[in-house]
Amino acid sequence: MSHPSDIQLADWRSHALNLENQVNQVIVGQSKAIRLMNIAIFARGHVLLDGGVGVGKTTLLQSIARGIGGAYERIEGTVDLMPNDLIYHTFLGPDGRPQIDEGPLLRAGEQLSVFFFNEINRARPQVHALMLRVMAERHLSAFKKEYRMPHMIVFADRNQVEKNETFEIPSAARDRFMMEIPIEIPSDRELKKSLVFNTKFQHAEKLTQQVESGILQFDQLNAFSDQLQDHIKSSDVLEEYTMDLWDATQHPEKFGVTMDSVDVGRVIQTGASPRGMGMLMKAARVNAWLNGRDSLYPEDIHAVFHEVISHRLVFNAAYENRRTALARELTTNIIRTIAVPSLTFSKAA
Ligand SMILES: Nc1ncnc2c1ncn2[C@@H]1O[C@H](COP(=O)(O)OP(=O)(O)OP(=O)(O)O)[C@@H](O)[C@H]1O
Repeated sequence: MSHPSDIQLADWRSHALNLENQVNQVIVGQSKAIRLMNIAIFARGHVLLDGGVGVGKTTLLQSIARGIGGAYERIEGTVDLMPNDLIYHTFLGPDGRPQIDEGPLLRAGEQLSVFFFNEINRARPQVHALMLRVMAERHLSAFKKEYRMPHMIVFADRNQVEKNETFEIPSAARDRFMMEIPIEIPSDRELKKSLVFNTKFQHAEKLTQQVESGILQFDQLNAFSDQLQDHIKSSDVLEEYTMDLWDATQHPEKFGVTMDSVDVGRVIQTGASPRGMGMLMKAARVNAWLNGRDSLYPEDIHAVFHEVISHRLVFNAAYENRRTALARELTTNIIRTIAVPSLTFSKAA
């Protein structure tokens, strides 16, 4: 694999920060989520969004899609959605005869850069199965041909509030997503006030158009991402530290991790998977690069640990209904308890 030049690294980084900056101008109070989404885009990972309705998810994703270039598609999860609804839809043509058009997953072809699956847990497991396969393979056979969507990143939202008629994504499927990112209503009162009283926030389409289109070249992200991953160095000390973090997701009690309201030794059924740890390091490397470094520091792992690890932990049944709060407490306490090694890399300019 060829190494990216310093100029390439710096150029891409300034584009990445420009994207982040522009999206932060139109979606307010979400800078942490926007940074994490940027990391996922450069690490080429799919994302679960954890948030309520009307918190700006669609506007955020459309703005990001505009910035990275390529096409944006969205589908709503409903109980009667069938796998084929993603692939094609039928309608009566002007001559009164049935016609078939490509569905949201196929119609943009290789231009597809962002696919938003709203309320994925309202869709049936058959639909999840198709989606997960396409997420992993990024191609699909239909209409006697092979459709490729090599640049697609899936953002899927789970409606966490209404549980009627929902089909929760099983843990094996959640593991395919690189991160779960919370999208919360901003807590700052002045920001909240502007969301209510500043009329620009009631016009999502106009907001989205304020983001310059094609800040990144979406069809070059895969190649750059591979080079970037190879470029960032780690060290023995950092690798040993990472192994401890991994073991602690399975046996937190062995590392002296405690939790306030529960016996930490009984909470976890399964810790992070090897795939999850691989994704953790991918995301951490992107964080190092965004911070102008070419070596991994513990802070790079800390920056993404909760969002990459929490959704893949499997809790014992008695704790599953409190998973959001418990996962937050556990990941925070793992990072707090395990001694952080000091590293002596020289920071890149
Ligand atoms: N943090 C925010 N920054 C800017 N606009 C926001 C923010 N939160 C909400 N809005 C505004 O609220 C409106 C609804 O946002 P949007 O449709 O993107 O939400 P959503 O989370 O996708 O909703 P749903 O889940 O119902 O699809 C838009 O006009 C959007 O501009």
